[in-house]
Amino acid sequence: MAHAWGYAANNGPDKWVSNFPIADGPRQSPIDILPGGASYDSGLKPLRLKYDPSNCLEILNNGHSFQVTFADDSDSSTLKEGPISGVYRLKQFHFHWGASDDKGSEHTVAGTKYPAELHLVHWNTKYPSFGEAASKPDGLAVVGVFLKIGDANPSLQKVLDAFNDIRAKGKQTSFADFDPSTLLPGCLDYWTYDGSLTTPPLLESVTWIVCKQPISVSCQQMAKFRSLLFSAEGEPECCMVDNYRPPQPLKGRPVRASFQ
Ligand SMILES: COc1ccc(C[C@H]2SC(=S)NC2=O)c(OC)c1
Ligand SMILES: [Zn+2]
Repeated sequence: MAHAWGYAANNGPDKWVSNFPIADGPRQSPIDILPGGASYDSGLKPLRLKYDPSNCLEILNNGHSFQVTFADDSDSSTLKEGPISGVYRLKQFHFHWGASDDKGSEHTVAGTKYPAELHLVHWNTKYPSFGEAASKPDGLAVVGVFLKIGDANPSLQKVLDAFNDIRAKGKQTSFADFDPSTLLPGCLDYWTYDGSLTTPPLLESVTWIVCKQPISVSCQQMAKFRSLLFSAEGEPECCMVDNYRPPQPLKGRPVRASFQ
């Protein structure tokens, strides 16, 4: 049985193409964002995000990252406007991070890597479900937020405080009444481009919305991220770090900016 994909030398991003040929596709993510190469589009609307903390269900270590999952059976936690049309529902958020503060984000900005990156995953309600939407070119919209070393982030701390229950792969615990809008930067200027999931199955179904302004995270909080494990209970312990895909070829795609 082929070993599952991961981020190690033997199963990491450079190896994914053998089981997922779309890895070499025309609209892969992440990318290196060149601010000078982005074109300001005055037609881009501000992001309209409305999240209901009561939709927050649980936090899970899925062996690649940890994710906070939301109830998506109504339009109570949604993304509208911005570069998208229609209504997209929040499904989950998760992060990517490095083994040290000099790397960890998936998107980069003129080659600059951030220590971590937040992904808020939304699906287009013109489709019946997340699973259906994930295979459509306009099926998903992911808001990406960079984390930058600075003051401790009190909102992020609420998430990190749940880590003791989800240290190993497959562990999950209830996680209620969390408002993900408290993880957003004050300024919602963004870059947007057409891309993909950044892990297998690498589906080219994502409208990317990457915020220009990072949020803060302290060194101690970054150490907490790195205390999670890729491995399950009973397996040799493998620290969950460097769970990011590096930038992929732009292949002529336009990158638009919502700001001048
Ligand atoms: C439909 O199957 C999947 C598989 C994996 C992820 C998570 C990936 S995609 C992303 S962006 N960042 C990640 O780590 C999905 O998220 C939408 C959806
Ligand atoms: Zn992600």
